[in-house]
Amino acid sequence: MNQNQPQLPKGICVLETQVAGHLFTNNTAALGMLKDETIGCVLKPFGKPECGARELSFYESLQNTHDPQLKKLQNFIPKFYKKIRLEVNGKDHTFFQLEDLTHGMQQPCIMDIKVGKRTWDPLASPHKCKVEEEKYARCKQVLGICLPGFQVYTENGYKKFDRDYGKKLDAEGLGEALRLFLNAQEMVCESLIEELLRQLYDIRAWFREQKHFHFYASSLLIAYDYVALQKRLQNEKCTACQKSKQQQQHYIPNGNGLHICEVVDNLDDVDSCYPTSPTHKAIPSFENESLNTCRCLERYVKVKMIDFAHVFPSANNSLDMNYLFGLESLIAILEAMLKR
Ligand SMILES: Nc1ncnc2c1ncn2[C@@H]1O[C@H](COP(=O)(O)OP(=O)(O)OP(=O)(O)O)[C@@H](O)[C@H]1O
Ligand SMILES: O=P(O)(O)O[C@@H]1[C@H](O)[C@H](O)[C@@H](OP(=O)(O)O)[C@H](OP(=O)(O)O)[C@H]1O
Repeated sequence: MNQNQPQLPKGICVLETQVAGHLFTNNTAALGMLKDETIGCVLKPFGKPECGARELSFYESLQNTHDPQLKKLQNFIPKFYKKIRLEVNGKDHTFFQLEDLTHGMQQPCIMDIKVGKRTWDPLASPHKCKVEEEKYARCKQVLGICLPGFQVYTENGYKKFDRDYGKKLDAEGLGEALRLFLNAQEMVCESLIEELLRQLYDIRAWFREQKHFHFYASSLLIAYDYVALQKRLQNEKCTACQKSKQQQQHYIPNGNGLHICEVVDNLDDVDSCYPTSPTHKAIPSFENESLNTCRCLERYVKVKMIDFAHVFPSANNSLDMNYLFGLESLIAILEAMLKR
């Protein structure tokens, strides 16, 4: 048996698109992420008992909630279906069955961004605090985010970068990694970045209000489909966007000769869009105005929060400033890309 290819039940395979986190290794006791091909979901091992229990309690606390703020959070995380037992390498293990955030993507570009300067929880030992503080320090201490891994498809093919790459990055290096990940080294794909920002603004708005939880060592998973994006950008007509009675859509060339779909409230606005609204100028109003980008982008551009093994109730009813700081940095880097 190849030790990295564990013995798995029929229909279950290793999640080849896993970019970070615990992996299957030569040690048969180590478990990584799996995929259930029959129903298109991913399976996350429970991990250390206390981590699994916390993550389960987090997901369960959201499942039956009537709290409007917690209901909102459901939009920012993968769907949790149930916990299941699976036999791996001849032993029974517990897994979370979760929505596959890359489902339907032909060439998924995936980045795991760990959020927060502080990546240890209130119960961490002094040793764990020290180890965590020293990891990814040049990047994490400045930006409050770090990069445990990503994969990207480019015109030159597929590339994967692991935690060892991420640990060498400083703040500037993280910006370069993001540009590589977004295929934005020469030409910035504005509609992709705008859609990421739109989703990040929603998450930020939630964090600016919520005092339920503090998220330690949690990540933002960014995923987009390289194939769909190429098609989308080359296609002058976005067939997924149908004209509605209230709103009319127009395809407006952006600075790259690509086309993005903008939604405007009435046809009279279109002329004024041409000379005065290159897409990046629309950015500052994203949060407050209803719909600047085409909603169909959501299907192949996703930003979701993952990894809740170290989520704790907010001890003193305070905002999660640790998470917010990292989130603001990520948003600032993406906004700066549009202004270049
Ligand atoms: N819902 C999901 N859909 C698709 N891929 C996912 C999903 N959840 C996790 N992944 C993949 O698995 C990786 C690890 O996920 P996660 O961070 O939850 O695991 P972990 O082992 O707890 O990580 P860590 O070692 O940072 O604690 C992610 O980087 C991503 O590649
Ligand atoms: O960034 P890296 O180098 O991948 O480091 C891992 C990362 O901090 C994980 O969050 C952590 O798992 P926990 O969240 O479960 O603590 C794991 O600890 P572990 O090796 O003790 O599992 C670390 O090794």
